[in-house]
Formats: sequence, structure tokens, C-alpha cells
Amino acid sequence: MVPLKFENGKVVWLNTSAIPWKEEYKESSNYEDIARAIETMEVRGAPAIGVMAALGIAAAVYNSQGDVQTLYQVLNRAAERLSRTRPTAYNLFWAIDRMRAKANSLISDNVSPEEFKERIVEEALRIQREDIEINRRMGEIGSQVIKDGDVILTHCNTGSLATAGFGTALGVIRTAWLQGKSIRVIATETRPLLQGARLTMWELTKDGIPSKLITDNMVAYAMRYEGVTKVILGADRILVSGHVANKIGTYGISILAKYHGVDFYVVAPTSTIDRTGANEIVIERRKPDEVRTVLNMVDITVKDAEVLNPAFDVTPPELITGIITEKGIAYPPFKDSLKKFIE
Ligand SMILES: CSC[C@H]1O[C@H](OP(=O)(O)O)[C@H](O)[C@@H]1O
Repeated sequence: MVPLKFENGKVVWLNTSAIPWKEEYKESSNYEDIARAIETMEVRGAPAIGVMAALGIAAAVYNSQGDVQTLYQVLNRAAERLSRTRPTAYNLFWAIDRMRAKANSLISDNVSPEEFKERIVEEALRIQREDIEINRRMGEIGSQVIKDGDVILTHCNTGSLATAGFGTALGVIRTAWLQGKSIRVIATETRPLLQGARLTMWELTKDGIPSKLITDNMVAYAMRYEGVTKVILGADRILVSGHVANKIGTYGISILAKYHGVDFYVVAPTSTIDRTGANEIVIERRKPDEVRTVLNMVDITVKDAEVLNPAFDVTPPELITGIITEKGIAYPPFKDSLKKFIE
């Protein structure tokens, strides 16, 4: 299963909002369609939306005509639109900046329009390929912390359906399983959009990894009575201070882990680490109906109920055991250990 493809100038994506009911691919060469697919979370997951944006920029340039300046303007229009899709995942901006940097270097090299197109498409495909390679490397590094008999709790979806393939936190779990470690996974459903129930259970079941689904309010129960030994989950944006933005509910899980003496690991490529020096993280606020309904299929509250719908929360560094990246595992103090990974 390849969640994202670039074929004949079109971006082809697996519509994850239809899983587990159906595996439906969609395609477009139009960056507005790609932007909407990210905004409506047909494609979601920090690394996946970065790769999707890079492929969307490549499709925009590939299908345009004119001189290099014209192609450069098309690239920047696509980049600007894609940068306005979702505000929290740093990978989106990291990928867009990398595509812009490639375009700027091509402009200064005074290349032909054909070469400009070719090298831009090449860069997007390189970002996609590197993401998979990085995930496999994180799997090898991160699986060192997983022992035989571990019961691992994970939140949201961090697998092939959240990346260009293999996954981040789920990639670590997958690697430990493939190494023959006898592990069990407890996946939270992850309201309101149920990425855990719909996507993580779909991936774990396909891999044959022993797993149980719980509702989000069962985490404390699972730690107390189901023998959870580790929490391993993903990230959308990491500050060099070690503050981690991840799916809403992560902060609460980290507090429960601390109380129960359970190690709490975050898994993310270094493209998730915010290099801007920011000490605040913009948390995406999504539509109220996501909370008022179950996937827009069933109303579960009174009409027009006031709701909160932050897509993420921030876990402070003192609640994090380690941050697993493709360059190694960062341990506290993160302001020193993470900095080494992005120098
Ligand atoms: C490897 S995916 C990282 C991260 O992205 C998810 O958010 P969303 O489903 O809203 O895109 C979730 O927070 C995952 O942990």
C-alpha cells in the first residue's frame, strides 16, 4: 500500500478518511485540490502532509508552461496556498521551504524551463523517498527501547497512513514486532476523528500485531489494570525546548504515564523540529461539528452545542522520557540534545 504517488504529473493519494470502510484512491494535478485534501484530512499526519505538499508543488510546476520565471511564480503560488492548509505540523513548512530553496538555487543556476520542471519533481520525490528511509531508521533506533513482553499504548495514527510509508511511532512498534519481540499494543480511538480506531487498528490488524482498541477515557484504566509498560506516539511540532505538540489527548496521557511510572516516548523525524526559534506553537482549531457528531454521521449532542475542538495539545519536556529521531534518541535536557540533531 503506497499512500502517496506522483504519476504522469498527477498526485495520487489514499483517502484515509474512508478507511476502514474502503481503500479509495483520489488524484489531481491541481494544487487547490491537494490543499483541500490536506484541510479535509483525506491526507493527514505531519510527515504525510509535508510530502503531499511537496508533490502538489511539483504537479503545479510540471503541468505549467512558460519560461522559468513563470514556472517560479507558479511554484510560489502553490507553496503559498499549501502553507495555509494546517498551521501546526512543522513538516508541512519544512517541506515547502525545501521546495522553495530548490527553486531558488535553480533560478540562480539559470536553468532551462525543462530542467526546472525536472529538478523540482525530482526534489519532491526525494522528500518522499527520504521519509520512508528515515522511518525505517527510526524504527531500528527506537526498537532498542522495546523489550519482550512490553505492552505499548499509542495514540492517534503514526503509521504508513500518516507518512510516506512505514510510519514513525508505529514504525518503531512494527520494527520491534518484525524483530520477533512479543509485544501487545493498546490503541486509543482518538476522538473526534478516530484515527486510532479507524487507521491504527487497520494497520496493526493487517500486520498481525496483537492489539486492543480502547476509548480515550480508558487510558488510566489500561495503565492500572492492563499492564501498560510504555507509551510510544508521534508529534506534529517539537520545539528545541522539548515541548511537543501532538494529537489532542497526548498531554493527558503523559501525566497519567508519569503517575503510573510508565516511560513516555515521542517518535518523529527531525523535519518535525521547529527551527525558527519559536517558543509558542499554534494549535489548529477545527470545525465544531467534528465534536458534535461521530464523523458527521450521527449527532451526539444538542444542536449548536458550544464545543472546544483543538486538534493538538502540548506536552512539556519534563513529562517526556525520550524523543526518538532518525539521528538518535534525545534525552533530557532536550534544549541540548535536540539542538545536536538539527545543527
Ligand atoms: C506521524 S503523524 C504525526 C501526528 O499527526 C497526527 O495528527 P493529524 O491526524 O491531525 O494529522 C497525530 O497528531 C500524529 O501523532
